[in-house]
Amino acid sequence: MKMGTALIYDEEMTKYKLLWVDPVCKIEVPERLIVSYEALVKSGLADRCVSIPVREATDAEILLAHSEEYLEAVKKTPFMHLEELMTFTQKYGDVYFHPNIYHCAKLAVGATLQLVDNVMTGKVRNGMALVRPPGHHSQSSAANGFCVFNNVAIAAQYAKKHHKAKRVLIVDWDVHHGQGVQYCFEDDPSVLYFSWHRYEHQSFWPNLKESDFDSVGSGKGAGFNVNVPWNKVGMGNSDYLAVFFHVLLPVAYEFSPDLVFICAGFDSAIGDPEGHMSATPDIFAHLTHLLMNLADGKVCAVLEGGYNLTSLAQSVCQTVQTLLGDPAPRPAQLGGASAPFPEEPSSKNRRPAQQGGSQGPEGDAGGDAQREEEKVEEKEEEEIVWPEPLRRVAPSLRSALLLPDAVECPDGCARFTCVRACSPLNATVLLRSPSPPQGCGDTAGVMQAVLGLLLPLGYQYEPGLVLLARLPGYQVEGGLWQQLTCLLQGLALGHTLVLLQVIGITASCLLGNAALSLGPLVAPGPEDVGSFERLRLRLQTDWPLLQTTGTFRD
Ligand SMILES: CC(O)(O)NCCCCNCCCN
Ligand SMILES: [Zn+2]
Repeated sequence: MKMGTALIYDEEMTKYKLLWVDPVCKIEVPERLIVSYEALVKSGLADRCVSIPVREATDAEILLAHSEEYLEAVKKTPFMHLEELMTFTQKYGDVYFHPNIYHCAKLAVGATLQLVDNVMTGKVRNGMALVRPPGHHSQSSAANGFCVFNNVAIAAQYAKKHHKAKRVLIVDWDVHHGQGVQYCFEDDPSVLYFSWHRYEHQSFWPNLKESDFDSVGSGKGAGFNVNVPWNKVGMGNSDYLAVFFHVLLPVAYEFSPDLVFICAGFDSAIGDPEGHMSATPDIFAHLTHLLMNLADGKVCAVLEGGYNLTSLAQSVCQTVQTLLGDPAPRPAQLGGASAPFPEEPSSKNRRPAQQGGSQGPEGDAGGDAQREEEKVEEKEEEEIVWPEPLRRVAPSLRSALLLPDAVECPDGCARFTCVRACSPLNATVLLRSPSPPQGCGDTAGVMQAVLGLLLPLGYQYEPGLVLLARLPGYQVEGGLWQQLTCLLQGLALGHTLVLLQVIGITASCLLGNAALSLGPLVAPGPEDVGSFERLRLRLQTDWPLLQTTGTFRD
């Protein structure tokens, strides 16, 4: 099984910055990359990664998602003096240019393509590209939202073209809607784009109607675009997990991608001046972990936003440490999902125009009113503090087995006589039992129960130990068993005790390898759906993380 996590970073991408006064763009600073990389070095995580050099993207690669005229225009910026750069910048929204930004934008794309090459050819299992300028807002012929070239959109097209990827999943956990990615794959069923984002009934930037949840893609791409707009700030860890369990993961498992990109923006973390959310940095360990059993573990995380240098650095470390396979930390502050899912398309109940301040036309919240509000928000900023994520110590021995003498020990595992002796991360007790009768609930039905019931319950319950028993009478087929064994290691700091009669495929998971992909899933049977829904409705009062919508009725 492939191991190894790539880290792709080059300090050249810190060598551009805002050269004039612009309150909107001043948060996008070189220090974002510096503090992230330094935190990875200081924590020892950088040394555990495979360091891959960046390269410049070629014109042909950039043209996978951009027009020739746009590329030709950007090519002129290195030779512009200040006034020309400012005039050129005025053509676009919420972005700035610099004589060196074209060079850095080519490196950001090139870094992402290097990551794709190494993951798709199996040199590493997964990885992270620490890049700037970010990419997910840039469009075919436009820079936007601090983005010049759309790193992830180009990389998805590249993976399809050069690595024969059939289905690519893009998970955008940045707090802004990556409209550039949505536009690029609007009618493309081979790329599934998922994004949550601060929306506040279209009053938050980029103020687009098409960022609402009723934009689902068009033509053959209908159903392959999933928007989850946050209509208020302060969303927390439970909200993020609930959306993963009840929206993203069922869709992702049904889609069964052969490559996963994360538009890893960390402005969705607590303390960020843009996001104003409450989720703590450790949540990104769980979000990453929950994606790592898709696509046989082929996950490419690419930095997008993140403007609070403290929470950014912590969130980057949480993400990389999980890509490395370390057990996820105990999930913090899990109440219930604080907001029922979006009620109606926001055009029906858009927030009334700002009270006081300039009464810009309804919905145009980019006016002074918003700047007024931002000043208030910034003032609050300093007061937000949160606990530093706990150190996540990976025990030297990951997996130990208690086996009958006659059974050989799979390589990579240690045979032990008593768990206490070596306190491994997880332990397996081999049961001798007749092989159980065949037949089991269909894969989709079991996965739905795992994602929609077992995992939310498990995260809420916060067990100290996970006991996995593969006992006679219910034969779970191999791929499903592996998914279960891998996914449940996100709980109890990874302490998993497995009682089973089949060792090989389980040992592979307990050693930290990704579960085999299940392949595209069909819809779960109606009887499974019915019994699952009745069980969930009954349990959700005691287990808030099971809540999906308040008054959902089929
Ligand atoms: C990569 C990214 O998604 O983080 N770019 C964010 C761009 C924000 C533009 N300004 C918003 C002004 C309203 N607060
Ligand atoms: Zn963002």
